[in-house]
Amino acid sequence: MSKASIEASLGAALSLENVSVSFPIYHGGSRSLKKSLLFRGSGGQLATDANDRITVEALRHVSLQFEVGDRVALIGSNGAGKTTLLRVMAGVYEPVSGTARTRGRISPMFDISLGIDSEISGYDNIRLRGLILGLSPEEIEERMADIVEFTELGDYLDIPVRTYSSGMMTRLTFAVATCFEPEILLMDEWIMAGDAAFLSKAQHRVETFVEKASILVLASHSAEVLKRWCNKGVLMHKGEVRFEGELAQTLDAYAEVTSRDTV
Ligand SMILES: Nc1ncnc2c1ncn2[C@@H]1O[C@H](COP(=O)(O)OP(=O)(O)OP(=O)(O)O)[C@@H](O)[C@H]1O
Repeated sequence: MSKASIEASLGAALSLENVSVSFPIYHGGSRSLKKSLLFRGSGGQLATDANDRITVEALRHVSLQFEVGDRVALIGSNGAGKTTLLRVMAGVYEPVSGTARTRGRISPMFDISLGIDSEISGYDNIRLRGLILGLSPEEIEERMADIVEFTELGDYLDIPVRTYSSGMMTRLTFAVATCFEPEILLMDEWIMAGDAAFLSKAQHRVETFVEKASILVLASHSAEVLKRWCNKGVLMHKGEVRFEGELAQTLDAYAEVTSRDTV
């Protein structure tokens, strides 16, 4: 049995072990400024590294395991570490320490405009994005008609995307991102962007797309959105996993954390 077929028979999985991520934000300069930054810091998330740089500890010792059927809500206040966690899962960030392992085809549905080249045409961007997502040129051409039809961009697809309005850009990126079936789907609230007509059209496509994924991780601030899509939750707080469990319990834990923080 080939490695690929063994992996396919095992099903999708995602596991993080003791993952930490930090960003250097300040080097040299006044000691007193550093001191006051560290003192006021974002609830203990600021630290200094071995080179005396101030760093933001965006994730600290995060361990999580997801398997087929998990529909995970990533919950937490601004700066809690949700986006950083999604980026580690997608392989965009390497952990400073710890390990992140995934099995199965991943579709990152966040930071989506990062993969768009504004100087090339809509058609070429579709091809580029398809290749980044791991499709062969033949698979991309097979899906092209469907993508083109969904975008409703017509002749605009022949010209550079820097000429597109933001709504047109949303249509293009959305159509491309949902054109193949991922096993692990990583999303944020980006999916809610767009005009009303587009959203109602997008709704059906998102539903089918999400249902087909083996694992979903969705970061959102909206309890309504999370209740609709997810069956379990992870509460992030200041870079750490504060709670993990049933969605309703996770939302309760979040309400408790936010009420305590605002007192
Ligand atoms: N590139 C970066 N450079 C420096 N600090 C960063 C960077 N990216 C994230 N951070 C910091 O890491 C922490 C976690 O940020 P992250 O974007 O993961 O939070 P979040 O939970 O997604 O927040 P939000 O709900 O506001 O989007 C924050 O303190 C943030 O300022």
